[in-house]
Order: sequence, then structure tokens, then C-alpha cells
Amino acid sequence: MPAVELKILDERLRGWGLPRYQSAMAAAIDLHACLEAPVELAPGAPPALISAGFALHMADPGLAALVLPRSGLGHRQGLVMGNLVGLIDPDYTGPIMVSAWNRNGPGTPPIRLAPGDRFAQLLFVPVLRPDFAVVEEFTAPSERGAGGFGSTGHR
Ligand SMILES: O=c1ccn([C@H]2C[C@H](O)[C@@H](COP(=O)(O)OP(=O)(O)OP(=O)(O)O)O2)c(=O)[nH]1
Ligand SMILES: [Mg+2]
Repeated sequence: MPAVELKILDERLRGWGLPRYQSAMAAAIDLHACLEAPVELAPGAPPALISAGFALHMADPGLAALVLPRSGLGHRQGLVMGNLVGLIDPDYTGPIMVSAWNRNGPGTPPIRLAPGDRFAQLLFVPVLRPDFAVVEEFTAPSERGAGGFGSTGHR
């Protein structure tokens, strides 16, 4: 696949590590928190919008990227995304931003983030963009029909 253009917006990334896969088969690249100073995310506080310090131009309608929590931080510490999943469009050329949210309940300690911390990850995904045929009735029968939301049971 052709290389995706990437612009470094924060020179500190050159020291922290340019966007890269952390292992031979890692699916996502880790994002560094491009902060000026450490921040504390208090439980229940609104998410903080933090730059990942670079911009992309995927320029391919068949491509997009998702901003996801890192499993360890999300599961153990409660650091997740305020938008749950961030979507980066292939025509977006601004800084990759991460909505960092402490999902823990009241009375728990704040989550501390320091400049350069790897605090989220970016997963590239293929995108399908079908055209739509507006119809009055669906042409083909469907075994499921309108059944959803647990209609097939639990066991
Ligand atoms: O976590 C995120 C989510 C979005 N974006 C950027 C890239 C994305 O392409 C753009 C728009 O995102 P989205 O379409 O999800 O948000 P919107 O609220 O619909 O904004 P817009 O009206 O600009 O499409 O914002 C980020 O940098 N980080
Ligand atoms: Mg949008």
C-alpha cells in the first residue's frame, strides 16, 4: 500500500519516537501526549483534548484511522477516550487530537499524564463507501428480519 504522508508538528516526537509500530505485528501505533506540562485528569472531569503532535493526509477514500485506548491504561487505570472512539477521516489534515478521559468514579485518584507519555493508539482501517438505492420494500427476504437487540437469545 502507498505510504501515508505524515507531518511532524511537535519536534519533541523525534526524541520520544516518531509514529511507529511497537512490535513486528502491532496493529496500531502508540500516540504520545504532546503536553507542555504534566496534567491531572480528575475523575468525572470533562475530557482533555491533547495533540498527538503530528498530522496525516491519507488522501484515500478507502482508508481511515481510529483513536483507541491502550488496553492496559484503559482497563487498569480508566484512561479512555471522551468520544469512546475517535475517527480520523482520510481528508483530515489537522493535528491528530486525542480526547483523554478519566472514566473512573468519584473518590478515585486523578490520572497523571506527562509530556511524551504513550497514552492512546491509532489503528488504520479499510473503509467501504457504498452508494444507496432508496427503495420502498427490500428486494430480498431476510431470515432475521427486524429482530435485534438480543432477539436470538443468550445461549
Ligand atoms: O478523536 C478524534 C476525532 C476526530 N478528530 C479529527 C479528525 C476527524 O477527521 C475530524 C472530524 O471528526 P468527526 O467527523 O468524527 O467529528 P465531527 O464532530 O463530525 O466533526 P466534523 O464536522 O468536522 O466532521 O476531527 C481527531 O483528531 N481526533
Ligand atoms: Mg464528521
